[in-house]
Amino acid sequence: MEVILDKAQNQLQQNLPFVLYCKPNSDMVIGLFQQNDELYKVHDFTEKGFVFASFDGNQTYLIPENQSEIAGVVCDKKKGDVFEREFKDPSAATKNNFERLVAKGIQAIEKDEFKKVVLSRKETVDLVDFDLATVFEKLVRLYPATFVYCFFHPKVGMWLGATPEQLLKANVNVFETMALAGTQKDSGSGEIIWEKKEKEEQQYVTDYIVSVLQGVALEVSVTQPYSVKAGSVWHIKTDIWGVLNSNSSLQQVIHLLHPTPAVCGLPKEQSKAFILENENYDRSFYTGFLGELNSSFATDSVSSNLFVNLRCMQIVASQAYLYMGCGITKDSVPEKEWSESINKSMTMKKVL
Ligand SMILES: C=C(O[C@H]1C=CC=C(C(=O)O)[C@@H]1O)C(=O)O
Repeated sequence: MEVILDKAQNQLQQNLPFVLYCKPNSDMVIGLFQQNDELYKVHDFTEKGFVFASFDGNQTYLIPENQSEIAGVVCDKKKGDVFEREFKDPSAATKNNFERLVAKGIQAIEKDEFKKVVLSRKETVDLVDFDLATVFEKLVRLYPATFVYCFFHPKVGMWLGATPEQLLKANVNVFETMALAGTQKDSGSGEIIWEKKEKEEQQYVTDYIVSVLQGVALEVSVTQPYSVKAGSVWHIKTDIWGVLNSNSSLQQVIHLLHPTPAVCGLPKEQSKAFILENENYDRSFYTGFLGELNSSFATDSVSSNLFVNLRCMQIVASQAYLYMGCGITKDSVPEKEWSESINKSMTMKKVL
């Protein structure tokens, strides 16, 4: 992996865009190293390369395949010791603000403004000797079942993450996606039992995804929900796959899916409006999406493999901004949602 990490460091020193990533359960780290510092935009999702899109849909950038040097190396995902730093707890004011936001979300649900909303926060952490190569390697080793990435563009900044959530995998007209929601901390033992609240918040996601895909697909298949581990938390997951109509475009399908109720809410427009009005910060690329767009570099055929940007952080000077959100329903308890956000923040804190 050293060769590709050196290439990334080099690119960074020259202030040139790049992305490094490793797909879930793969041992291949792929890098796209753009040969100029232009900020390319995605216009209609027929472009080829690596896409990086914001939550609000206003920024959809591309590292184009035909402007980049592309490299892939096999990496060793073997676990070694990972030194963990201690972090001080967020302040009481931060906790109060988040709990107040959650309480406001619950009230809006009780008033029937929407059924579910995903509310999030941003936490700033001071960095100590941040080294991109070390952090990326830790991400790959600690979270082998997630999509691990580091994206850099001089006009966008640097983002890293290890997301468990796929937005869409599409190869010609065959697609795969998932409904992922509901969280509990890994206790290290015993059977994973889910409460009604978590089952319901995940079911909303499944129902939404299936219903929008039925409008553009010949067939849609769904598994039963099951538990999956992502870092030190568990989620409920349903696999969804099928065949798209021959006249449906990738742009149309992405537009229907993003943002799903796993990161926004239900109904989409009402919950999104609540988020934009009440969260009081800009999610930027958190809960956006990223990944291979019509790429042909990782497989023999042209395909897209997109993920939702969760469990991620933005590096700005000597600080990291960590982002985490929680699905709120009528049965949410603000203090529990706060703890859930703390648990989710550990995914990134463990590698810093
Ligand atoms: C919005 C996030 O997670 C989503 C994905 C899985 C479980 C979630 C939850 O339990 O709330 C969220 O829907 C996040 O990690 O910031």
